[in-house]
Amino acid sequence: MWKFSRFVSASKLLRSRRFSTAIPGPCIVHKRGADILHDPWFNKDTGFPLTERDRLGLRGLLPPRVISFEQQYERFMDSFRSLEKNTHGQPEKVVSLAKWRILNRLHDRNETLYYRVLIDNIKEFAPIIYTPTVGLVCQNYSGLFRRPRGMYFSAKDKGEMMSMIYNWPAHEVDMIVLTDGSRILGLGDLGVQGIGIPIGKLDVYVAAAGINPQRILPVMLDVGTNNEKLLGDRLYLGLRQPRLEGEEYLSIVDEFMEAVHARWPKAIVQFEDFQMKWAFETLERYKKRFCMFNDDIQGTAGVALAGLLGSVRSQGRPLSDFVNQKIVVVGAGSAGLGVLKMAIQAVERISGCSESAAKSQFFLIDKNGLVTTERSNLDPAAAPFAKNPRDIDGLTEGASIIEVVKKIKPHVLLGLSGVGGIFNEEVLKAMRESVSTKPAIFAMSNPTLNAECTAIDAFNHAGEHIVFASGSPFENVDFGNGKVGHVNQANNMYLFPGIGLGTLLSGAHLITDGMLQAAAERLASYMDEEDILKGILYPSVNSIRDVTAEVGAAVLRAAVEEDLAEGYGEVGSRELAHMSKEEIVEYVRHNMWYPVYSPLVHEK
Ligand SMILES: NC(=O)c1ccc[n+]([C@@H]2O[C@H](COP(=O)([O-])OP(=O)(O)OC[C@H]3O[C@@H](n4cnc5c(N)ncnc54)[C@H](O)[C@@H]3O)[C@@H](O)[C@H]2O)c1
Ligand SMILES: O=C(O)C[C@H](O)C(=O)O
Ligand SMILES: [Mg+2]
Repeated sequence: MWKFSRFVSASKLLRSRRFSTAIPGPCIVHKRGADILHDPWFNKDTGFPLTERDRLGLRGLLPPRVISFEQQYERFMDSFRSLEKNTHGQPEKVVSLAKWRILNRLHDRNETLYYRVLIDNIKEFAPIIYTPTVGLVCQNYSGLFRRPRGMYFSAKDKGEMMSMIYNWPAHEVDMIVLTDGSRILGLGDLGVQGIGIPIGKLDVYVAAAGINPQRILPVMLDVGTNNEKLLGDRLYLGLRQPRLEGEEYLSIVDEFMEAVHARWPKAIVQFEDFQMKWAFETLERYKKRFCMFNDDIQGTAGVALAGLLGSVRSQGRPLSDFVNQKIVVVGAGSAGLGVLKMAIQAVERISGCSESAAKSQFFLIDKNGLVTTERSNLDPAAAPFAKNPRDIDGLTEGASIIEVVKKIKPHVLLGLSGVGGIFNEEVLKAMRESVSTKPAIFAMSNPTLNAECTAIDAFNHAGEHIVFASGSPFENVDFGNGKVGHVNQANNMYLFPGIGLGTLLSGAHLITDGMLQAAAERLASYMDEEDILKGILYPSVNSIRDVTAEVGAAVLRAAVEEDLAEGYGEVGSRELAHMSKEEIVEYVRHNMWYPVYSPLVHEK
């Protein structure tokens, strides 16, 4: 009896939410007049209806004509298209930064319109506000800086963070993306300029997961930089000191995490672009204390695993064949090691074999070549994946990529090295000898110039039959014979929004391996057989909201199964536990924020 009434109340809730997206509910503002026009959360520019202008003291502060949301949207897109025309033929860098600037100006002025154009044109705009242009923006941040966005905590703020966190104007925060700028994409240490990454990731959260932009917070933890060029740059905006190390460093991160937890105990913190040693150490330190995850280790692992499983299916083979795939991973950093760990666990689950048997098909290469147990000062993080020289068929410690590929003839060559072009012509040609009918090449490093190879080179040298994926977007490759080589984007953007949203709606206070695994499995099963056989392993970026709803639902379900779901808002743990699989997907979907102008109601 009780169960039934709970179930009904959950579906009622879903229905009421569906209505609420059709007629936007009012939005309470505590300001009036010009202050509203200068607040991008509430500003509607010329879109304020006359009655609202009266109510909010805006009459006379705007030209008299009221322009509809649709007209504003068209006007922006017209400006964007003319900018494209006017910059035609100019260097790519100039064009990309010009496009970023026009979008950024809109972001600073009117968030509702900004997120609507972003959602509707996500495939076109993601490469501007996210990877790869975001890398260029970070490199030029101090020169591009006009207005702050997010929060900046520096080593000089030690002892002050608990009070500083209250300087953030929003009462509620759901999602935080945090970086210390120490490994920005494949571009290295960019110090305070790395703030562009949390901003870009959170834009993807809003666009893909429908996290309310009033509840997001990008954060830069500035503990100095070891980038000599930045330290010598008079316009550099960060602390001009070498990076803190050891306990001094950790005490800053601890203080930040405690301050966040004190003000918003349920906020999720995504660690992003930390150099490897701190990426691993902070994950171990906080994963059982705070609701957090490391996207480069855990998000990337899930996306890569989905791609690896897809590459098995693309050969027309059953998933159980994953255990026989020979996989060479180039890059033993936070991303590469995260991928190896998750992929090996998947082999164990699929085949029921032991960990050491599961590892036998994986080969790890770093900047010193093939990683074996013979290496002197072997990195402890890479040690579990080091090969015993007896098991590598005559290969030796430090063997090069070409030596390994020629000897092993792998099914998959996966790069997370940050080094552009290391899958050179010789390496790619060697992949023609792969034992797979559809060899897979994953050039996952970002941004574009750091990709291990380009799409054109991969198809040209390794053959038209390969499966190709890259971290940054490339155009599909036209073979000129009526056929096209499909380019997949293997980027953690397919997972992190769903991990965040599913965790948020579950109300879990931790993010477990089970929740992350559920996310990866849902992404892996998203594509149908027909597409997979054509080499399409990941959905189009245009479907990112749908993918995120499915991934989010899988994460939420896993949290329920692990008894971690405490509920969110009016929906408690019991309602969640009694929702069907389909209802959970619906529930997640209908909790996604969508940009529309809500009536503003002033309250003192
Ligand atoms: N596509 C995605 O979703 C995604 C996700 C995370 C990271 N990445 C990208 O992966 C790259 C690496 O990230 P990370 O966090 O692991 O970095 P990291 O600095 O922790 O690790 C880099 C690794 O590459 C190795 N390496 C360097 N030069 C090499 C060479 N010449 N040959 C072979 N190995 C070499 C290093 O030894 C190190 O093990 C970056 O470009 C990052 O942008 C992509
Ligand atoms: O930011 C990205 O595009 C993916 C990933 O998090 C990276 O660090 O490269
Ligand atoms: Mg990253």
